[in-house]
Amino acid sequence: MSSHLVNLASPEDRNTIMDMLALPISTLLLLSGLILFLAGYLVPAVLGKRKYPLPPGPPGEFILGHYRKIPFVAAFKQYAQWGKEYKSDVLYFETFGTKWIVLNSLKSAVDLLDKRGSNYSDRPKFILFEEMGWAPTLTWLRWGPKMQQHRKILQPAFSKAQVRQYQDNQERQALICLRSMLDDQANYLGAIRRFAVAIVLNISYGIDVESPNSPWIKIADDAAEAISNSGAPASSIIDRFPATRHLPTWLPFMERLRYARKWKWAIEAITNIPFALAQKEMGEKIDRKCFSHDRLHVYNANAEKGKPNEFTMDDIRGASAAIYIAGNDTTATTVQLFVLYLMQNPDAQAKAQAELDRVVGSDRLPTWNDIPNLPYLNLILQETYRMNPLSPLGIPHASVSDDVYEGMFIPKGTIVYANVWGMHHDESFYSKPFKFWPERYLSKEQGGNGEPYPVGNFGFGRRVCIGRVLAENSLMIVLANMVATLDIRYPKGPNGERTPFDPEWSYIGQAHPLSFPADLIPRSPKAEQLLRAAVGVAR
Ligand code: HEM
Repeated sequence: MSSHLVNLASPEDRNTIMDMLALPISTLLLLSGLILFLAGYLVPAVLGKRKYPLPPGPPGEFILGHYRKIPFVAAFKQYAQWGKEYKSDVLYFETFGTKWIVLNSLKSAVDLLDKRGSNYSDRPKFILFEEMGWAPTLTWLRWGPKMQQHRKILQPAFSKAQVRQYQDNQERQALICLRSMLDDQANYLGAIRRFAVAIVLNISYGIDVESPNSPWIKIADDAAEAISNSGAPASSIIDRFPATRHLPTWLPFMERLRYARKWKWAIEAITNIPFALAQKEMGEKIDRKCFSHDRLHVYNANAEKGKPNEFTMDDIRGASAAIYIAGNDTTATTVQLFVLYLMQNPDAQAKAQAELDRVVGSDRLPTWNDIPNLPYLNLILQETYRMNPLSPLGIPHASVSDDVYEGMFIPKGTIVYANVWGMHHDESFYSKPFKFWPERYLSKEQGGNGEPYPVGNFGFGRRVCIGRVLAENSLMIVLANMVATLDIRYPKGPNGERTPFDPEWSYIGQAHPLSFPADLIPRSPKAEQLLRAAVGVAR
């Protein structure tokens, strides 16, 4: 899913929050904050309703609670640090009556989000996203019949058995991607983005991406930009303190609301334009095998028979968009991470190439049948997931009722962040957690350290990512072909030397590297020839 990171107050928000209190409107805000604080915190404590203490956490400030305490960038690192300081898997925070906990261990995430899933599968109300004009989209839907209906309708299309139908296109798009990387090295990221968009756009709307300059890629890029820079879901001041959404946007601390309204067009474009085309095609009796056409057929058939359509036009629009949006940026960023880690770790790259040579040889390219026989490549995938979970704090869940966990009280309506980054860098599970070491998952006898595969990068419990199997297939087929055909090296400097570097990273929305150059060299003339012949005339 695009942009699922949690950083709370932006610097502008934080710096201006005290100004806010000085404004005339501040009296109202102050009073509301006080009331929420009293209602949510003091009253239950004083009345003795709270038999168990809240989870520990750093002290908050009067009224503002933890609002200014959470770093805007890379909050997950601070949360992991607090976990150690307060010696607790579960941390508690509160601002303006909005409560949230952070789960720093896999055990607590599994215990709450998986095992007690019936209580922890809600989402917070994403007010900033509402302002951005989202249609009903599974990712943001609250727990309840509507969300269950969306999952019930979307999930079957992405089961292990069903995703096989997309494999031909995934393989074709992988080859197109790699050939484009060779043809236009400077824009290798464009080739990756096209790969990811082409797969989900076809599944959702039956549309083919004809060229690297396709407007469908631009639409996806604009939406990804809008989402990733809007900050973490449910973390803006209007999410924390909903009354502020009605304040004028010129107020200094309303910059995220201003941003949301400014970028609304990008969310509306990705939700509306392909869906309008699908509707038009249906009207013209152009039939495509894809999710949106399938749903429109069901809708029209019901309408003709006079049967009610519980899954409305708006629902179809939102569910179709969920596939397009949630599936493109996530997959593209993971492929970008492959390029980075293979470039930075030539030993791992050489081992993967040796595996490919052994299993596939040099007379053909890898196919789906080879994937199960490439265990080292799977270790590279796992290590990529672990090193940089795209959503370091997941997409927040929320609790439905009061609960007690290991003697700690978790109130109803608490927002729950799983600190996946913290879990994946926990030294008690992963030795040298910042080192890219795919062998760590092998047993000691095999030269590894018997460490567990990372868990949680696709989420937890009843809200776990529905596109996981599809995404893993896309990733493995492109990775296998990349390793088989290309050498990935640091670019040459002016004197022909290749100097190692680490790119800049963004931790505002998704955790991802900013664009960086790479030298992509065909492994052999034969490998290049095989790749070009396989792609044929496809552009
Ligand atoms: C590497 C690729 C991907 C990653 C890392 C990823 C990650 C995630 C994460 C962390 C969540 C939140 C789960 C939770 O709340 O516990 C999620 C939800 C979701 N993902 Fe993915 N995802 C990926 C690819 C895809 C693809 C290809 C699709 C296309 C079908 C997709 C569709 C969704 C949807 C619809 C949800 C919302 C589920 C719900 O709220 O019930 N994702 N994903």
